[in-house]
Amino acid sequence: MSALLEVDSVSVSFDGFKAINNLSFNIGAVELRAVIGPNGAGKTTFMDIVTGKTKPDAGRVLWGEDSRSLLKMNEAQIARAGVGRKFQRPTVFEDQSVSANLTMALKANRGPFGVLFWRPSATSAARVAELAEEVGLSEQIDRKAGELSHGQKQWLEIGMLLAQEPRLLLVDEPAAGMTLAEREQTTTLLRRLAETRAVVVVEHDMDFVRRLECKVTVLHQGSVLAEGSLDHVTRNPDVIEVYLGR
Ligand SMILES: Nc1ncnc2c1ncn2[C@@H]1O[C@H](COP(=O)(O)OP(=O)(O)OP(=O)(O)O)[C@@H](O)[C@H]1O
Repeated sequence: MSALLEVDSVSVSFDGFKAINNLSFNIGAVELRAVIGPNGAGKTTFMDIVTGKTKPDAGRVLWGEDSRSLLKMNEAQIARAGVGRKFQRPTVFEDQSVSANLTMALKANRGPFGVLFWRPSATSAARVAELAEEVGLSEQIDRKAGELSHGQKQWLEIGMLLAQEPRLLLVDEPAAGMTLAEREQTTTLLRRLAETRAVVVVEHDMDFVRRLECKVTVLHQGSVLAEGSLDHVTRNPDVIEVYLGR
């Protein structure tokens, strides 16, 4: 498996506290990965480092076939290189329709000059319809985003990220606040998206992680504590101790 993202010996401290401690792991180009770990394990900081929000004190973060350093790029350059991040709370334009939200996301993909001369076209309308279909919102395409359920808003935001054609999608706690039916649809969606790209899901909900049926990386104190199938890592005595306490 060739790595799309290689995190190598990365450390970062905040006021002397090592939030990420010699962290190393790889994500393949076509892969679904769950990252789990107790509160404060470093999951958010890991995503902040990959997206350029936080610069580590040591280590390397390499990207793509030519192993470019993400640490030399700013947040916008990293996003353009193909890293999309879905935050926990949806940030869609509530007063705009699903199709207008997706159209704006397509437009944002053009860069400053592209945006200046951009006009909606038949091609962009077709792409908007395709994106809505991809995230299961075809029937909601003319509804205002503010009228959607929490789960549907999350899917819309995923659709907006897909407009940017990311090669790696980082998804932070997608199951939070969703109904059971929405969670099931979300696992199906994430599994499908990971058939053609890398998707990394940070999640606390173990039932949700189980349904993803993917490799799991357990973080603890800023390092990888265990890695493998969910059954494999949950049998690991170190993982049991960290989760169930001493
Ligand atoms: N900007 C910061 N300044 C100081 N400390 C920070 C900062 N960001 C994170 N930390 C600390 O680093 C550690 C790792 O935090 P992080 O948010 O990455 O953990 P997490 O695994 O995402 O936790 P949670 O599951 O609670 O979201 C925590 O102890 C946190 O308090």
